[in-house]
Amino acid sequence: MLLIENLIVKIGDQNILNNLNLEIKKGEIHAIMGPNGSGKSTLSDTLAGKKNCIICSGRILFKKIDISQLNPEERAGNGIFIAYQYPVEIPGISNKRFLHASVNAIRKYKNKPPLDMFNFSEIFKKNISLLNMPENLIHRSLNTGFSGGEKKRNEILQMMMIKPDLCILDEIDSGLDIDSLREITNCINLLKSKKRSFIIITHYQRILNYINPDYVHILHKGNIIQSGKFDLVKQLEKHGYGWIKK
Ligand SMILES: Nc1ncnc2c1ncn2[C@@H]1O[C@H](COP(=O)(O)OP(=O)(O)OP(=O)(O)O)[C@@H](O)[C@H]1O
Repeated sequence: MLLIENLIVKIGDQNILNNLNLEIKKGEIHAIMGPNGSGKSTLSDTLAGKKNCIICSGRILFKKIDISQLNPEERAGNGIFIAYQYPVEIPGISNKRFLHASVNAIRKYKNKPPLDMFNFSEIFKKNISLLNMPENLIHRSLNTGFSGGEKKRNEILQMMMIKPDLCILDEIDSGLDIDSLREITNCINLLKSKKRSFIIITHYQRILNYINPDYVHILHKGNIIQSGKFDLVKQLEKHGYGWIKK
């Protein structure tokens, strides 16, 4: 599904990702952990196609196609979804209308007919109920004035509506209360499938207890310095990053 080879990415004049290699097969769930500033969000921004992440060398193959030159909309159309650490607020655009437009933009990219508001609303209602999302958030402007946890829930709602092939969740657990984390991870687990892959960026074991990743990677100074199974998370919780950086 995703193959990253020898990726070097710059922001400004500084190398942030340094010769990064990662392979994610269909249906796999990979967790990426690492100290603050190690490059985790830069990796998700690079996959999203953010302009300030300049690819100096290496390649990113998604479904065997090099996506390095594709713009963010084309990448989303191809099936990449990012739940951002800091979702943007857009005053004046209703949350529901924004989602309707996003879903139809992706359907258009896949040569599928648009969903009319009636059919969209049917799926929307089902997902809102699964997420236990308060009704008032749906009609408000996109993320505007939402609490941190509400924004995260809204990112998951988008993911449930779009049903992407590769879901990248950047610190989706930060700022969530205990019940919200359980509800959100239940919904993430409902989306697990043999055809869909996940990258879960996190600092904490708790979310991974619910999601149970297949692989765990540690990013340090823009490079994956260790990969393993769930045991690696337990070691990190116990000992921090000091032992691994040496
Ligand atoms: N726009 C920018 N201009 C300059 N440096 C940047 C910019 N964006 C990111 N960086 C730097 O890139 C490095 C990696 O940042 P990044 O946000 O990817 O780290 P992270 O691993 O996600 O950190 P955290 O765990 O704190 O969220 C940091 O040193 C950061 O200061």
